[in-house]
Amino acid sequence: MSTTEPLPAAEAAPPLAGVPDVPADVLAELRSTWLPRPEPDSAGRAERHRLAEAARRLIEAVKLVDPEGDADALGSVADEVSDLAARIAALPSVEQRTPSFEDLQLHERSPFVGAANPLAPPMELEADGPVVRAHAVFGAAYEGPMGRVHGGYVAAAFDEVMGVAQSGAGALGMTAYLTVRMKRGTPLHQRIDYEAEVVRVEGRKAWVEARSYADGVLVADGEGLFIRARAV
Ligand SMILES: CCCCCCCC(=O)SCCNC(=O)CCNC(=O)[C@H](O)C(C)(C)COP(=O)(O)OP(=O)(O)OC[C@H]1O[C@@H](n2cnc3c(N)ncnc32)[C@H](O)[C@@H]1OP(=O)(O)O
Repeated sequence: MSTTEPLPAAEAAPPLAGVPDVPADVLAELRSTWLPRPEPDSAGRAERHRLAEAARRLIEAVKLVDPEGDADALGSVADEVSDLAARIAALPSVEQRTPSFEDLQLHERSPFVGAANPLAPPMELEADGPVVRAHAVFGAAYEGPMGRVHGGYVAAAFDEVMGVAQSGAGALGMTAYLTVRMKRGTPLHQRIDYEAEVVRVEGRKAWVEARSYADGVLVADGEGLFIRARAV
């Protein structure tokens, strides 16, 4: 399914109380920490992204390797990976300098969309007006019940997508609560589509609703409250 095609409608259309008509340039500015993900701004950052991608494959391979296989081979790769981790840790760390603007962006560091974060599937984001769409494929490392994504990751993915969608309130806040109804298991190893948008705004509070789909079938939906900081 292309993310440019509308997903099936929610069962009940929510009232859009107080939701402002946020200009496209304001939405784009608010979302710019997440998307679009730019080309790396240096050779070092490009290599860091390549390292993160290799680490994702490493995590998947470690999760799946058979303990009943060759114990000596496992011990040997455990030593090598341990040495490699020590080599990487000995390289200069971003925490040893003042972070650049680019270092701070969520498209760089987020555990869901961050190109430099090996924990990120990574999720891909698209935004079209107030509606935010996303998709991700969760590998074996995210498994809870057999063949399905762990519920904590199901909810965390909603937080990320809703976090971007709260831009539809014209400002960004922090998640105050998040409720996710898991209607079916979220399958591993296949594309999961998300959509989210603001449905209500009152002062500093914005309520966001979101849904996720596997192969066009609703697997979870939820709502969250985002509260922006008091003006100082
Ligand atoms: C770059 C942007 C990144 C955005 C990422 C968004 C996704 C995220 O993952 S954010 C990280 C996870 N969330 C957090 O860490 C948030 C932790 N909590 C906090 O920081 C604060 O409690 C915060 C900001 C949510 C609210 O604090 P504060 O502004 O002081 O709230 P406060 O003034 O007490 O209350 C304001 C209103 O919200 C209500 N409220 C506050 N917290 C909650 C809550 N958890 N649930 C329901 N209502 C709440 C209050 O009752 C009050 O309502 P009313 O105005 O009607 O009386």
